[in-house]
Amino acid sequence: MKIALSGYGKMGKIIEKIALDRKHEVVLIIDHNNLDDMTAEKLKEVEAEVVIEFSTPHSVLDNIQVCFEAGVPVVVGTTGWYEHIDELKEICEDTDNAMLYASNFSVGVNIFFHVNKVLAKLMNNYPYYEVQVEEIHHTQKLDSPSGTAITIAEGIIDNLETKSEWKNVLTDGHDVAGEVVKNNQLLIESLRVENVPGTHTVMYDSEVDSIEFKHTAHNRNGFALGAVLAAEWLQNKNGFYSAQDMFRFDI
Ligand SMILES: NC(=O)C1=CN([C@@H]2O[C@H](COP(=O)(O)OP(=O)(O)OC[C@H]3O[C@@H](n4cnc5c(N)ncnc54)[C@H](O)[C@@H]3O)[C@@H](O)[C@H]2O)C=CC1
Ligand SMILES: O=C(O)C1=N[C@H](C(=O)O)C[C@H](O)C1
Repeated sequence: MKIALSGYGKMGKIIEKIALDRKHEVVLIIDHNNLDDMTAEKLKEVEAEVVIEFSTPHSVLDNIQVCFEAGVPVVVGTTGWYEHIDELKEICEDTDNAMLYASNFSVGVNIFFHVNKVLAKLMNNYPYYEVQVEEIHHTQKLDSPSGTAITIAEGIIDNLETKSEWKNVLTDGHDVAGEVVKNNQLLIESLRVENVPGTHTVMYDSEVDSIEFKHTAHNRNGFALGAVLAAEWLQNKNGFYSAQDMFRFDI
């Protein structure tokens, strides 16, 4: 496949390597030094068959728009724009465009997302456990909470009767016990620590014990491989998809 990369930072560079290993061609790389090349004309000129977008929360929406203008399917990993997701779903549904967004492309996290929902449903039977989400990422991260933490929180809110919205607190490790969190709110605590690729924990705590469900990324390779697999999967499809559409959860 002829792949264009939008964003050539920590993720873009690993995605390029994996794409080349899988015998794809990288026909265009957009980064801060050549932003003028992110046009529908340029995508057509290089005959891009898919764009893989890992840039910044600030630039992602404009870049997706360019992909739509060019009619090129787009795989989006950039986080921090979640409030616009319904608009993009509508655009995809009303047009022939194809887009796949995942807050996290790793297989392990997508298994985690699925089990998280099952666990939340089960915990309706045990209301004396209080639930909380914690995410830890490197200090360059621009958004909080992480996109992955939002997906986890939505999975809990959709399945646990006591929670109807989430509240984020970005801490430097200070105790969150003093934070005002309403009973219906699910607390997402965000911590920023040097060099952490991404760690997410769901905690159910009672007076007598705690249950912790945790995913730890050891590096960024799983995210990057998942994004390339998504680009392959998206070929010849129209509409809006998530990574959950790619994976199988039947047992
Ligand atoms: N969905 C997933 O599995 C994952 C998502 N992410 C997300 O991907 C995004 C990128 O992450 P990193 O590569 O770690 O960040 P990074 O900061 O290392 O790279 C971002 C790159 O985008 C470039 N950029 C700036 N403006 C741009 C524009 N207008 N168009 C294209 N590129 C532009 C920057 O120059 C930079 O090189 C973040 O939002 C992060 O949260 C990161 C890892 C996994
Ligand atoms: O910015 C990152 O690094 C990551 N971002 C994604 C997120 O916001 O969930 C995925 C992963 O955790 C790494």
